[in-house]
Amino acid sequence: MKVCKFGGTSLASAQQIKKVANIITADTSRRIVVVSAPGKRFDTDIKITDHLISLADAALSGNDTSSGFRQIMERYEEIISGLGLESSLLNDIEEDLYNRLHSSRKDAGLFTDTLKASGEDASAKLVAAYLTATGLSAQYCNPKDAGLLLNDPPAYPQLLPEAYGRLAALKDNEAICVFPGFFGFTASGVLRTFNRGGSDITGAILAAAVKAELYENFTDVDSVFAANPRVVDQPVSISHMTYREMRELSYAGFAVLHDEALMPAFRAAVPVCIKNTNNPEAPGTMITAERDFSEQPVTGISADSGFSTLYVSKYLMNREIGFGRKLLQILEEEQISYEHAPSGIDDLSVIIRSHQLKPGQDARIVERVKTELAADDVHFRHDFSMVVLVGEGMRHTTGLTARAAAAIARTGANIEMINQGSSEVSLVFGILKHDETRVLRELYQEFFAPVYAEL
Ligand SMILES: Nc1ncnc2c1ncn2[C@@H]1O[C@H](COP(=O)(O)OP(=O)(O)O)[C@@H](O)[C@H]1O
Ligand SMILES: N[C@@H](CC(=O)OP(=O)(O)O)C(=O)O
Repeated sequence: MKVCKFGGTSLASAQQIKKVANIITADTSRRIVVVSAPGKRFDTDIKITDHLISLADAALSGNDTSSGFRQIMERYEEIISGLGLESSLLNDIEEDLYNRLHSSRKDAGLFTDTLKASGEDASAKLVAAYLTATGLSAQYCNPKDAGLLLNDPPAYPQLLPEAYGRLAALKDNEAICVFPGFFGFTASGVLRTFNRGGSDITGAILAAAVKAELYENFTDVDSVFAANPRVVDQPVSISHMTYREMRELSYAGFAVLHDEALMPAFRAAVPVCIKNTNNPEAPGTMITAERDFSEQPVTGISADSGFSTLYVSKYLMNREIGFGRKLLQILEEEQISYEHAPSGIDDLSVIIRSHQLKPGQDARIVERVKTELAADDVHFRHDFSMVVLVGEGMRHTTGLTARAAAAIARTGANIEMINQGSSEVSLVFGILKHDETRVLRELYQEFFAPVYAEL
């Protein structure tokens, strides 16, 4: 049995949904189909999920919601008529959206989640109806009935491990199960979404639960490339990589697969294949626990912006027992998680995702660290990017950091931070955001241009 997930671009229009149906029809082992909300039809288009977030924002701030509501319904109307489906389905979707919009707004986050999730829910109903219309036996599956149980807010949304047992029953479904991605329910029945791109996680969870032979993740590119194709011109394809490599790359910018989608597949030893809905014959990228040794030490290079650094200096910091704990405790109390924490004898930098900082919070944290820890120098710096080189072969290769540092130096960018050795498969460079594109292209040239030369 295979679990297939189709991303927003694969469901953006009636024409795309027809391709999805052909893919499912072509292989009878594709029994569980996880869908995202309709995504972008063209570069400047707006995803249904973004429309839904705007609609929730408008409702919460007491603004007009009618035009946002209409725009969303127009997308569904176009899809339903393009697929020749009954208009009663459109009425059901409209009624459902209306009810969600008029549900309790007491908890703004949960209200927004309820609206956001409607995109995936409507998509699953549409796809199930279309598959049925083409003669397949297919059924919409409700995550609540199926038992996709999540932890309670405000903790970061995660599956409760006991959910796997109930979800395993999906493999006994007679009909093809069309399952909305991106959301689940707490034990008390409250709807919660994963964070953006989270339908990939749903797909991985179901694949693990039913112990699928393969988790196919259909998107709009033939494979995972060694660098973001929007930044590097025609990067080389990766035919095979490990879960660890993909996790590190998707953590920092490879938007093609959510980084949290790797662990469920890894734990259940389900191979993952990234494939293209627009070119399903292409072999795609296989992701497994091991891969054959290759001459190429670096598998991929990713880059992501939106980082801030909290720099703390205190003479004899290395002798002060508990300094690091106290610093991290301040961040914990401020509800901030951290990504890296490189340190020296008297200095420590804590790198965080900037979006977590509320207005004025950085100044408050600086003040707290200064007074509570009697630090000599404390300041925040913003607008950093992390560039990450990833490859299973890296730890066996000498001189790699020197090559990467020399390539970065050629761009004129300054290396603000290096994190090497914490992970066996990655090497992280902190640089200023405005250097990111140049650095990524130069690193790509350094490690992948010889591949072109050999072709
Ligand atoms: N290294 C990479 N390899 C392939 N695609 C990448 C990479 N980095 C970023 N992407 C982008 O990821 C996109 C696919 O992810 P996404 O937009 O989330 O698709 P979907 O709608 O199918 O979920 C591609 O169109 C591509 O632009
Ligand atoms: N629709 C949600 C969840 C998702 O996974 O979408 P996509 O598969 O289009 O990345 C989002 O936009 O975040």
